[in-house]
Amino acid sequence: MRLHRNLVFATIDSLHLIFNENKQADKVLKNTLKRDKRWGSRDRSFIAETTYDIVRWKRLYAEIAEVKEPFDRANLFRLFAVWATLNGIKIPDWPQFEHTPTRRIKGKFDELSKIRKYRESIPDWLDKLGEAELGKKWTTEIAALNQLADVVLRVNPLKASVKQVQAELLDAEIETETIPGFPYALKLKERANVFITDAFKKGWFEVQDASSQKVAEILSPEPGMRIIDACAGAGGKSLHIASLMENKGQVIALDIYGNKLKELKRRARRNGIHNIETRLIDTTKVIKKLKGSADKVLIDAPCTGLGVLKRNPDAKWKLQPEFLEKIKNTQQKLLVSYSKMVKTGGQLVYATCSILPSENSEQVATFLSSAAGNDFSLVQEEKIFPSKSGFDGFYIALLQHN
Ligand SMILES: C[S@@+](CC[C@H](N)C(=O)[O-])C[C@H]1O[C@@H](n2cnc3c(N)ncnc32)[C@H](O)[C@@H]1O
Repeated sequence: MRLHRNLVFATIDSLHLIFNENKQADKVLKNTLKRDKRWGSRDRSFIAETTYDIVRWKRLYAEIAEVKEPFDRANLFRLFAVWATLNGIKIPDWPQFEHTPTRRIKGKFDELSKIRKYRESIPDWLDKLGEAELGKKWTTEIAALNQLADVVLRVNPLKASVKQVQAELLDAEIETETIPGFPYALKLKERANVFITDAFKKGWFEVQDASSQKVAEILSPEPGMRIIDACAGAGGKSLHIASLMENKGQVIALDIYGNKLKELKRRARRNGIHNIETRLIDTTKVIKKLKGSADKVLIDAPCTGLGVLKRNPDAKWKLQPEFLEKIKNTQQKLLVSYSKMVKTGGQLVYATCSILPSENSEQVATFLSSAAGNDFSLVQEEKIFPSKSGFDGFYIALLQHN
């Protein structure tokens, strides 16, 4: 592979914004990729995939390159040189790459790969936390979380069948395959930008990881029910729930951010869904009004996102130990407060995209032993680990209101 100057420069610029200006990787790349209209899909993939790779392996590469944050431009080129060398790409004779010690890079890689926190490229605190919470399992899970994520679609049965979506995408030269056990899922055989396809614009599918598709399945919504999605965000799960309800009944989508709910409405229109009502939680009254009113409530709780590091590797660097403590507090509060919206005989699903027991089963156990959880009992608990599933890490608990 021959390296092109403007693509490498665009990658370096993106890394500067992510590492030194604390910008979110997906947002940075969205902007970078707008920079040159002449870039084709291969050029775009190069920038995006290389940037994500260097973000994923930041600690390991920085250790090999012997550079420390904040990275100046020369340091960023050194990180890039490590990436290129380890990927068998010839370093061009540009001034930025003068004196790249190719041989030493490979030697240091072998040496550092013996130590988990370098091999898996994670901060010390996170490595300690993972081991304290998951024991030996941590080694396999963090390795799985460093693999590139598959692109998985969820077919919208209100608009198309799985076969129809497969055929239409094939016409656009995008090959997909079904995933056993996931009735609406299609996995892309190769990465592609599905957002520009007609099938996407017609609302035939959404991009949603297979593990995430389990949440609505376990909630098992039925047409005619009243379901509250209490942390709906931009509606990944709300859309799934509404489609399973065949547009009959009511989904009330709540969140504390109005812009996310606005995006949810836009997505619902594209999906041909008209039974979702959004409500902004701007006072505690919003929740009080819904007391005892729902057949089912979903709490897709805010969390560390440690189960989705595959698709969000910069979380390794942005997460802080204090955030974990704060978010655990919020999770328990949400369980206590939002469970009140479930009617007697109804059900509650608590889900996170984390693999830490302290955000998952321990939260549910604390809730069940509290006064608020007294009337609830645990029916089903799914701990989805990326090493086993091959998809994102998730936790899903189904509770019955007796
Ligand atoms: C894991 S995300 C939800 C993802 C969304 N359900 C989906 O499937 O696309 C958690 C959401 O909880 C929201 N949130 C944070 N604090 C909240 C609170 N106190 N009440 C309700 N939602 C909250 C966040 O804004 C975020 O959208």
